[in-house]
Amino acid sequence: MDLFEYRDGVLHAEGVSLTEIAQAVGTPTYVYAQSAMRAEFAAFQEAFAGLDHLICYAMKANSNKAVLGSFAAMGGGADIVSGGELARALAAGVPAERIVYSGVGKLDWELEAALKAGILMFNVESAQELTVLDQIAGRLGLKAPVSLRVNPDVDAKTHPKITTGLAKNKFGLDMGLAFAQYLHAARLPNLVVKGVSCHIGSQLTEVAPFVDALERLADLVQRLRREGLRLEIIDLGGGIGIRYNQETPPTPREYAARLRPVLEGLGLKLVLEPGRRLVGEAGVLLTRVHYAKTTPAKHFVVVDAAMNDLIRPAFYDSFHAVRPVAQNAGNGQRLVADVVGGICETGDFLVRERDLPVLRRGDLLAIMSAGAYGFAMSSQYNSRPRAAEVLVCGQEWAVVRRRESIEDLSRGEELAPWMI
Ligand SMILES: Cc1ncc(COP(=O)(O)O)c(C=O)c1O
Ligand SMILES: N[C@@H](CCCC[NH3+])C(=O)O
Repeated sequence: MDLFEYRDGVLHAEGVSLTEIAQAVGTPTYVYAQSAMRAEFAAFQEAFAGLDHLICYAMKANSNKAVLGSFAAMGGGADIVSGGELARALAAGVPAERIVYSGVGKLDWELEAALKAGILMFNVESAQELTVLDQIAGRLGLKAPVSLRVNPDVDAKTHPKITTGLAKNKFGLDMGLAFAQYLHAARLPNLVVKGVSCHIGSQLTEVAPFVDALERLADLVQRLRREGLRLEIIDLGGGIGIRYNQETPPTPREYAARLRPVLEGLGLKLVLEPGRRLVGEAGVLLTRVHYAKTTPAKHFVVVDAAMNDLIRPAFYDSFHAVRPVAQNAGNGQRLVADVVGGICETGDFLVRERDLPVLRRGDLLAIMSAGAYGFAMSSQYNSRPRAAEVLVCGQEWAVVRRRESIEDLSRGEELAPWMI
């Protein structure tokens, strides 16, 4: 069954009509299908069954608490990258001992909060971070569980803006330097060396770069063991891609099958940090056509969503499929058009030069595969309130984040008399 399919001529998310949601909540609105997210999570668990493993959802992809809570209830943990994410993960019911903390720029207060919470592991990304973490842990009378995020220098063959495992990227510790840093970390009094980690990039559609990275990490683990270090965890990060257009990313089962032979020989607990894969295809951005506009050069469909709601096309030139909510939109007539928002930027587009039904004011569109890095990367640019978020489960649905109001736009701002 298609996740989003037409019933009686109307696009549905699971058992719920998108027209019904748009009428009740307005647009633009993100709609997430919970069963699809759960099914993806379960696919990872099944693929790695029999191996000691923990799926730490990379919550940067979609940090709605209802989404986080859904994975936590299935035994999932979280990969966090900030103190804000730590707070949200804990509030959504993710146990601290299932949280790993990545990122090149962890601030002192963030390290302190995560230490006090008792997270599973800090994926440390620089020599200086080791020193700072050791000092903070010492001051608090705590021991910090660490892995070093190494940069295995493999080509993830993905968009240049989302590759992270190349030597020239800012992420992780150089593979050649990591060995010495491990020996140094093992001597620091307030650190406990727990594991090794990496994350090579996002939206990968091949397994080979993951296998490459795993083999390099496995080699490092063996060398460290010979030095007497007792490692318990190997964290391979996230990065498995989804289908936006014609891509054929590996399934969790195919991914697991290729990694298993190396993992089984290592005897370590496996941590994975999938983000996009768990939520991306399960979400759409629901938007309404506001104007249809034709210039001498082009046709434009101006909708009520814009780059502040979904920045991926503007930022990465990324492709999102678009489907009319009414199956018979355009009554068979088609034309090639750009779907754009109302923001004052030429780069404000959702879809470019796409063959579409002829769309009219009031028509509803679903921008597909928008569950990951959609709302999470949204902003209030042009003073536009952020969209609502809705979670669907079977025939049920609920608003899991209300649309921002005009008042929300000015919250926290202060004007003193001398300013005006
Ligand atoms: C450290 C880390 N882990 C996990 C992820 C999740 O990546 P993805 O959404 O591609 O699975 C990212 C983002 O690329 C990341 O930086
Ligand atoms: N935000 C990106 C991917 C970056 C992943 C985070 N490290 C996207 O929309 O595809």
